[in-house]
Amino acid sequence: MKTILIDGLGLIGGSIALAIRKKWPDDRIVAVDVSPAVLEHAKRSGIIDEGSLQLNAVAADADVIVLSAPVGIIIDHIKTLAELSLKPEVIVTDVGSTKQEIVKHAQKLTEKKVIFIGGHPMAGWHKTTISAARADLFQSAYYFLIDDTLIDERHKAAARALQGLLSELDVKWLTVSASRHDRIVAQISHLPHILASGLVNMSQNEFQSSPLSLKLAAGGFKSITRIASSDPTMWTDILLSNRETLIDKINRFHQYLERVRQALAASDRESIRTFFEKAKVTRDNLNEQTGAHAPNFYDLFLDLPDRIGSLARVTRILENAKINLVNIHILEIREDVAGVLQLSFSNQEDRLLAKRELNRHGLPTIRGDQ
Ligand SMILES: NC(=O)C1=CN([C@@H]2O[C@H](COP(=O)(O)OP(=O)(O)OC[C@H]3O[C@@H](n4cnc5c(N)ncnc54)[C@H](O)[C@@H]3O)[C@@H](O)[C@H]2O)C=CC1
Ligand SMILES: O=C(O)C(=O)Cc1ccc(O)cc1
Repeated sequence: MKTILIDGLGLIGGSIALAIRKKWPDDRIVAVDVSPAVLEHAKRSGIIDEGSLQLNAVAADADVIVLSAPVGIIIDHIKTLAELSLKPEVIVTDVGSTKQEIVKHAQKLTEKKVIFIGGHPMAGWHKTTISAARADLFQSAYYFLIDDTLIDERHKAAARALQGLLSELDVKWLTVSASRHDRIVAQISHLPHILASGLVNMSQNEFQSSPLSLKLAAGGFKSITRIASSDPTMWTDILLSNRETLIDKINRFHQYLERVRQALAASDRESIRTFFEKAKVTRDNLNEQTGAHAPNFYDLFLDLPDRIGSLARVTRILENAKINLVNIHILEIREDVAGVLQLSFSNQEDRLLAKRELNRHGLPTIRGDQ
């Protein structure tokens, strides 16, 4: 029996705890969190065996330590662990959304012969806290392991052990360097969060002065700003931990905006059209370009009539055809009007099969439906 310590029992830590519990029921799961309510709830519902408000009270017993608090706390707790006496073969890992700064601080653990493996499950959700945790949160998603921390055979063996421990997550493992990781996520995750929140903040005045505009906020606005509902503490930590890369990305985004501004000032129809055309081609091709790398892109959209049983009908058709639905999301629901249902599949084959079945049952798929 191993003791697994989850430090930060929120969406990610809680989902990892649930997955370990499911696959390895004999392992002992201990959690550290600042919230006594979270620990009590998790203990009562059997997700963990024991909770503690203090990392240093429970770290010495752990065989595996998963650091899953916000990035700033992960760094503080790496420093704490470096001062403690831990089991000689303990594996310390983290799930933080940035990697260079964390890996730099983890050097202190390596100097003390403590194994540290940097990690980042590249999926999640804008809703945080353990109440949103699920054992299958990361199903078919990518999980980065950080090359810089796989420094020798002992560390590589530890990484394999970690992959075994987390096998229930059903992720695809990817090894990248910390710097490459931070560049990638700056572009595809961190910058989009800044833009979404900027757009919402900019719209706030309009919403206040004209409440009608709030009611009219269209599907496009809602889709692009969904992630502005993410946790502010978590995202403050992420931005500060990926500062330089993000400053560069913001400067580059300025250039894109400036080009559109200039084209508008000159009424340059061709440039504006090219701007949208380029984006459309790239976005439409995301499925094909990314292939299995982006399971979330195997989506279908269909109108969902505002009638009792509409949703059940869709899921029944898919169930009867034995098509595995990864995610379901209602994008717009307005009284008496059709909502838009987003159905996500894990591969193109399932997506096309679902499209055929739904169409056959008189449910036409729409938008983004190449
Ligand atoms: N939310 C997401 O979609 C993803 C988040 N991540 C990373 O995972 C980490 C956790 O994120 P979430 O689970 O989403 O956040 P969360 O807010 O759901 O969970 C964080 C947990 O850490 C606890 N915590 C805060 N300060 C603490 C401290 N000093 N000691 C112990 N526990 C403390 C909080 O009470 C909370 O339960 C972050 O580093 C984030 O960057 C990685 C992938 C996806
Ligand atoms: O809400 C969403 O879609 C996200 O952006 C989830 C997410 C948040 C942080 C990460 O480091 C990885 C994924």
